Amino acid sequence: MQTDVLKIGTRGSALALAQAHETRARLMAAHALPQEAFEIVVISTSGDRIQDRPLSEAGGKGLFTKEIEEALLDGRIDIAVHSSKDMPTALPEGLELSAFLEREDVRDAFIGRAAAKLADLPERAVVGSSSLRRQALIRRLRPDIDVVVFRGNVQTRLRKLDEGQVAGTLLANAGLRRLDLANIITELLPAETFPPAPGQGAICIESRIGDAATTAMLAPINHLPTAQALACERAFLAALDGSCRTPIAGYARIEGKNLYFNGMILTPDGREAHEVDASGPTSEAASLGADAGERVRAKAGTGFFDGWS
Ligand SMILES: NCc1[nH]cc(CCC(=O)O)c1CC(=O)O
Repeated sequence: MQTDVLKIGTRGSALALAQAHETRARLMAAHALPQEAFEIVVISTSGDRIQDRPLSEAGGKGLFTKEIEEALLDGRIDIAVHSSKDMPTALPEGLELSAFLEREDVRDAFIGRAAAKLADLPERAVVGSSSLRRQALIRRLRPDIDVVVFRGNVQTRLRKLDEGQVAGTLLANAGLRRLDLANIITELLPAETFPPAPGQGAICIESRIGDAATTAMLAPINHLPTAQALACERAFLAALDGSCRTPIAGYARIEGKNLYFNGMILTPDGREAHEVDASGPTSEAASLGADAGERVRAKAGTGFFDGWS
């Protein structure tokens, strides 16, 4: 058992802090420890500092994790709490994802002003989103809609909505719930027609490989079905060499010992989309995901990724 204070590294955004607090609460409950047994260490990342352009242009997913992973490797922190969705598939040497908390709802939420539902927006309405997957899925469903890059925290986005800069925006239901903001949602988009990003809704915990005391601390808060779903979704992403420039959706549901996966890749304009299904035992989660990735890649053909991946 760990006797020292366990240092929990996190970004400083409201969502990141909520996730770090949730992780601490789970650890306190699992080990009957007081809050003082943990220290939350806030680390600023390049992803937090770059606000002027889409992150896919600035260098992609690793931007939210680099400085935190350096702190983990230096021993300044013992664990790092992340949104799984923001985690690259390849981690730095010496680090691993050692626990996943029970997944929140995976769906995207629409926050509409001109209409409550995405499908009911007027012709050529402007919707804000900086996610390539959401942009492509919106265009697939509503080719007339003008999707504009829309970054910033939830408060900034709501102000832009109130100012009428856009008719609506999309955010993950999970994040809004963690921020106690589910009340602003006007529509929850079904995962069948608006599939979530791999990892959406799941908090993951990264630690040093071989840090036995920390790994033992984390074991009781790991949620096995979430870990299995994530093994599948991350293998799917890895098989597609998923970068921030490729719109990729993927969601694995776990029912007992069985896993059901749906994946989709799209062109950024949403005109071309390829879907793939997989099912099998949870024990084969990673190979089911990797195989689905290979199959959808073959379906799309080699030309699909040219020019924008
Ligand atoms: N890229 C930012 C990010 N990373 C994880 C979430 C939401 C929480 C989650 O998916 O667990 C968000 C915000 C959003 O997409 O609305």
